[in-house]
Amino acid sequence: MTDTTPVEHSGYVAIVGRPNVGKSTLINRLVGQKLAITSPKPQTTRHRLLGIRTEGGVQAVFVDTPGIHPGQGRALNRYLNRTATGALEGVDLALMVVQGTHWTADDQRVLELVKASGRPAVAVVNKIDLVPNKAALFPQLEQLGAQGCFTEIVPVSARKGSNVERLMQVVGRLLPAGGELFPEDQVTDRSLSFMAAELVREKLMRHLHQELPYVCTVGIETFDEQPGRTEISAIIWVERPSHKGIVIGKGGAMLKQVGSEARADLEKLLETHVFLQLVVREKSGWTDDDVALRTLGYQSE
Ligand SMILES: Nc1nc2c(ncn2[C@@H]2O[C@H](COP(=O)(O)OP(=O)(O)OP(=O)(O)O)[C@@H](O)[C@H]2O)c(=O)[nH]1
Repeated sequence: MTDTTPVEHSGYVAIVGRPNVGKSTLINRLVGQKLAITSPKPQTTRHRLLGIRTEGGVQAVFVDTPGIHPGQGRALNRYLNRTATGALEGVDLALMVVQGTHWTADDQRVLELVKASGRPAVAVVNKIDLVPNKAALFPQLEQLGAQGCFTEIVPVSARKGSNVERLMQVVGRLLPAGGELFPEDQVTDRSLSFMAAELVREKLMRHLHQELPYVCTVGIETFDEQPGRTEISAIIWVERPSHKGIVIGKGGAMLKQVGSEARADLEKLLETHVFLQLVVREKSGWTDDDVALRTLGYQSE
């Protein structure tokens, strides 16, 4: 059903937090669609992505960001931190996501960035489904309250969807008066070809082990929309010749698995048949090379 209420409150909402707290799961839940890829491995998110929700007179433009983490070494890590911290600039509201009962040194760093930004902020205590005894959350809630920088503290489960609508009401109340920033039927700023590359990368993140997911990236070579089907060919870039064999797998099994799962998600997203071709190539040192990062789509934001 289309919501025709005119937009009276709107703005940008940065979702920040340390790696793996559930930022991408939360944005997907808030927008009601799978836009951002997720995995149990930290640092799944590499790119800034907008998720737009227009409903009940409110348009919230959520900005998903890579987790803020201490690794400053490689060019890819520097890129991730720049993208994450830059996301707080110019937004109307920050959602700082933390996890249930845990507080780490990385959470502390994010908190300091939120405070320094001077933006209005809400603390989102995620993964409450993992805490059967809700009283165990009290110390975390109290700690967050004592910081003095959060207008509200909202416990949620992004995975189960619990309390996410209440979070949405809080966001709506805190956004400034203003009209539409994007057409009301638009849900993201990213192209379908970007989403296709990300879905392939999500499957690699989920199936590869140890450091391998972090040294793979995906480029789309062709994205051809035909009546009744879309043909996509993608290149999986790896750092070393030895990685190629692992990504391809025994008798091509790994590549087949990644391809068939990505194709299933793409068919849902594009609502058409998808023909997906995956090729693995080596580009040595791409994670530590600023020029290679740019050619693979890691633009400074
Ligand atoms: N139990 C539970 N798990 C969750 C919840 N939200 C997210 N997760 C899981 O936590 C893991 C990380 O979630 P992501 O959404 O990828 O986390 P992220 O903060 O975007 O991670 P980065 O990309 O590392 O910054 C995934 O396995 C999610 O399924 C939740 O509410 N409850």
